Amino acid sequence: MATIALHGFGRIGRQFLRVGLQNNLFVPVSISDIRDEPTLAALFAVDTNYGRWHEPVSGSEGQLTIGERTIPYINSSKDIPDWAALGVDLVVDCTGRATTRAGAQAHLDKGAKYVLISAPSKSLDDCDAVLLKGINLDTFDPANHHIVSMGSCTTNALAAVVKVIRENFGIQYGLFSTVHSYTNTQSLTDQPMKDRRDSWAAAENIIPSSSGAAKTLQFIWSDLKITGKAYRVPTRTGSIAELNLITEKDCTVQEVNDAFRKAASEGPLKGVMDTLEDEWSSARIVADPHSSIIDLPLTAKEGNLLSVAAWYDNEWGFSNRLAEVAAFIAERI
Ligand SMILES: NC(=O)c1ccc[n+]([C@@H]2O[C@H](COP(=O)([O-])OP(=O)(O)OC[C@H]3O[C@@H](n4cnc5c(N)ncnc54)[C@H](O)[C@@H]3O)[C@@H](O)[C@H]2O)c1
Repeated sequence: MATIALHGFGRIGRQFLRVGLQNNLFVPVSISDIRDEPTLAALFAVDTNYGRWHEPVSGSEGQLTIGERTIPYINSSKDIPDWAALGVDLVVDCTGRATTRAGAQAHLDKGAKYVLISAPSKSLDDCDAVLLKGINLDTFDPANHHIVSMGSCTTNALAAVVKVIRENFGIQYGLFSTVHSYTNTQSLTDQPMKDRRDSWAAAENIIPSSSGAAKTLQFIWSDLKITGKAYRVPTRTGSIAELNLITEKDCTVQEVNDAFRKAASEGPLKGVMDTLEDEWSSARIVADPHSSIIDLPLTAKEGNLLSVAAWYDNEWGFSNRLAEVAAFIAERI
């Protein structure tokens, strides 16, 4: 298996590592961030959303120790690590800084062979491929796909829904809204921010926000006519996307829910999609590894308009897919 380096040890980077270690997918050859080792070790050891790691964790100069594993740590506040010297094949960038081609190319210039980005690239020109597990990961081409984007948590949640509805009933067009937990791009208390709506306290407001998910879905299905937005809400993780669609074929709520049940239990979406038969709140899906958890009782139909809703743990579900996709790429390069 090729070597993997983890660059950016924040919310997604730390959950990516938890999934990678606990599922025996990989041990990264290095971790890099701009903070100090003891603080990063402490944040990995005790996580507000996912609890305590089951092994001792410590950080000292140039290394993080997790159980029996000692992983080199590189402070990259001044420069990107020398991936060639470290023997790194695949860099998993969880900093949010590789969403432009220049940002991702910087890793290749330092000797990495491949980059996997934990976010949507700004445009199709900013990456070589957008690959999602259960959707199009099998189109990975090692000769041409050196910069791969995995889209966002919302992209992964919606893509599974779109695939099922497209394949079973066809989609003319649609709109989505996702109700999404706050993240580190927002403010703790009111302060001016680049995106004006992000200026208000995240834990006290419902904050409308743009979502790049529709654009990223169109990278995969160029004829897809869907647009949407996000409402950031005061929960620490856990989100739900509602997708309202005009389908090509007529369908009933029962037929739609049966299609979701089938997709979740067999075929490429098994392990990616799940279905809920009963009525729950977001607490049900925190720490759930699926990317798209269909709330079947919320499926509704009015005339030609179909409404479906998919839960996702925006941190944990996404980090599970990211770790699986990293392992998949590392096995093939
Ligand atoms: N949080 C979510 O729900 C979520 C879900 C899916 C995708 N994402 C995407 O993943 C990316 C990371 O999001 P996050 O929530 O983990 O953010 P975060 O702020 O928690 O983590 C980012 C990390 O990158 C580090 N960093 C910044 N500059 C760096 C540099 N030059 N070198 C190395 N490390 C550096 C920061 O210190 C921090 O630890 C973003 O692009 C985000 O859009 C986030």
